[in-house]
Amino acid sequence: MKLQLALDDLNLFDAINLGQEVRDYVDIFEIGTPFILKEGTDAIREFRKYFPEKEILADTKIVDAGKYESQLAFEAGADYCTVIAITDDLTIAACLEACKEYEKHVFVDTINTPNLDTRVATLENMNVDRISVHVGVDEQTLGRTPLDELRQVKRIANCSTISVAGGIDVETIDKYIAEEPEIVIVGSGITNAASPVGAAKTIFNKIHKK
Ligand SMILES: O=C([C@H](O)CO)[C@H](O)[C@H](O)COP(=O)(O)O
Repeated sequence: MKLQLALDDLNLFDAINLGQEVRDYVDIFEIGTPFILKEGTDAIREFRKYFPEKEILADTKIVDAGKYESQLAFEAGADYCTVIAITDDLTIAACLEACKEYEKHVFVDTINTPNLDTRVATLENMNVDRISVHVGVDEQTLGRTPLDELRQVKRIANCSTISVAGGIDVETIDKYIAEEPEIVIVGSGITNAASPVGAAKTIFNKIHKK
C-alpha cells in the first residue's frame, strides 16, 4: 500500500517546501487539479526536478482530448495522469493510447459515476487497469465518504490497481487501510492539519505498518 499526497490549494513555492518536509513520508506526489490550474504543467516539471526519486501523479481529470492532454502531463514528467470515468469511452481509449506510447499510466476517477458496477466492468473490458475511487470536496460537505464505493469497487474489479480519495485523515485512515486499496490518497487531511509533517508521518507509518 502507498500514500499519495494530494497537493491542491497551494502555490508552487509552498508546495515544494511542504514536499521537502514530508518527502520521507510520501510515496506519490499528486499535483492536484487546482494546483495545475494555478501553476500550469510547470508544477509537474518542478516536482520532477526537486523529487526525482518520487512517483508523480498529475490530477488532470481529463474529460476530452484524451491523448493530447495525457501527453501534456507525461511530457512534463508525470508517471500518472487521471481521466474521469463518466466521460466518453473514446476519451479514455485515447488516454490509454498515450500511456502505451509514453509507457506511463492513467487512473480513471469514479467521481459522480452512476452504476459503478457496469461502468467498472466496461472500463476493465477496455483494458483500464487503474481505478481511483473518489468522493470530491464539494460532495464531502454533505458528509459523503468514499468508503462504501471503495468496498463496492474492490468487490467488482477483477484486475485493477485501486486508489481511494475523499476527505481521508489521521482519524479515518484505519478504516481505509482495512479495505486494502493499493493507494490511499490524502489531501487536506495532511495539508490542513495542525502539523502536516506529523499527519503525513502518522498516516505513512500506518500504511507501511511501522
Ligand atoms: O481530487 C481532489 C479534489 O477533486 C480537488 O481537486 C483531491 O485531491 C482529493 O479529493 C484528495 O483531497 P482530500 O479530499 O482533501 O483528501
